[in-house]
Amino acid sequence: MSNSLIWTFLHSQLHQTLRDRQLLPKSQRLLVAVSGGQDSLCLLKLLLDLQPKWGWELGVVYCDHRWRSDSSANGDYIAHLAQSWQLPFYRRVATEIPNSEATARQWRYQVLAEIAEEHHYPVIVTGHTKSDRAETLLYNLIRGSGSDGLQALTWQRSLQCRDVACNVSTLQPNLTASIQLVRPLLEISREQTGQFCQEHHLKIWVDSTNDDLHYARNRIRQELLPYLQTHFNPKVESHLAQTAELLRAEVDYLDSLTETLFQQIVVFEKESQKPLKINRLILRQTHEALQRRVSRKILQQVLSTTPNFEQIEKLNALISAPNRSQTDPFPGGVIALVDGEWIVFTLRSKET
Ligand SMILES: Nc1ncnc2c1ncn2[C@@H]1O[C@H](COP(=O)(O)OP(=O)(O)OP(=O)(O)O)[C@@H](O)[C@H]1O
Repeated sequence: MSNSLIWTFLHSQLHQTLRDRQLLPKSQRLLVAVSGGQDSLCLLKLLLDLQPKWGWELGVVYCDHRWRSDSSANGDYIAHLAQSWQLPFYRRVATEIPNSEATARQWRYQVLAEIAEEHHYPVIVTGHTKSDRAETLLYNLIRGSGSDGLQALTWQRSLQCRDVACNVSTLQPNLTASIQLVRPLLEISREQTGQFCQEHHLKIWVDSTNDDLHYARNRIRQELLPYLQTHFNPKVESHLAQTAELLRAEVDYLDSLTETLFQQIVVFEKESQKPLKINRLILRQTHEALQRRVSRKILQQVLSTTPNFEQIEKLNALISAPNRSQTDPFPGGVIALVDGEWIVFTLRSKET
């Protein structure tokens, strides 16, 4: 397929977004994650067309989950596309077919990170759109997420261990430390990417699993959002995406306050570098929103896992509880107890 250039509104919009948000530095090596669907094909073509202005070195990666009988042909199609655009192409095929969406995602991010590391791409770019953002916000709202989940897909973030199955022994530690995941299409809707592919005669590889209404994601996309559009607000998708964007900035701000407070109140255990005790007098003077966030961060480090709402509330109750009050044990046997101005973490066995 030749790379004829028709400059469109989306080219200008993406160029402007990249400048305003400084998402993709000039001359960077970018690994573009392409599934063959309309969003990632649109992304790839846009980046290719903008490439002379920005001087990037682009590479294309496809992860074959082996979920569909045509997944290999799907990969061949992307390989062919990359070749005709003279771009390096990388493909990884799952040795075991993932048994759930979550496992497939985890495997995919692991593979993306490994290939990026191996071929020296500090940035992975994906085709998530404004529509994905609206759907993710709804999905997370229904599941009961706090504001962190409702910011729904941020413009960029580091690929963390939680994305890439840290327990997989083949994964080197620090593998993902410096790899950024960037989603530059968050202001562009799925309708626009579809139209773009049509205008540029880009053949879309249709993913038959997108029609499977067993998946909550697909029901939100195909049933809930159209219903909301028809019966509540035709612009619901844009409004939800805007809400996610507002929350992103607010979460960012709260995160920075949380970090400052965390550094002020936590005393660390020398050997493990885990929180040993926290100053509850300082904590008592802060807003409950910050108390919750800092408690969550502390528990995350103490328990080495993400704490749930009840566990955070249990710790927060100690902020103004009488001296010698304590929690019942958290998983792993750690308890928190009040000692004057401090809340101390200790193993239950030491106390009994
Ligand atoms: N099999 C794949 N190979 C390479 N990239 C992919 C693949 N599937 C998805 N992607 C990338 O991820 C983007 C989002 O895809 P999709 O919405 O299907 O994934 P998701 O699982 O809903 O998202 P997330 O991984 O963030 O949860 C695509 O635009 C593409 O850039």
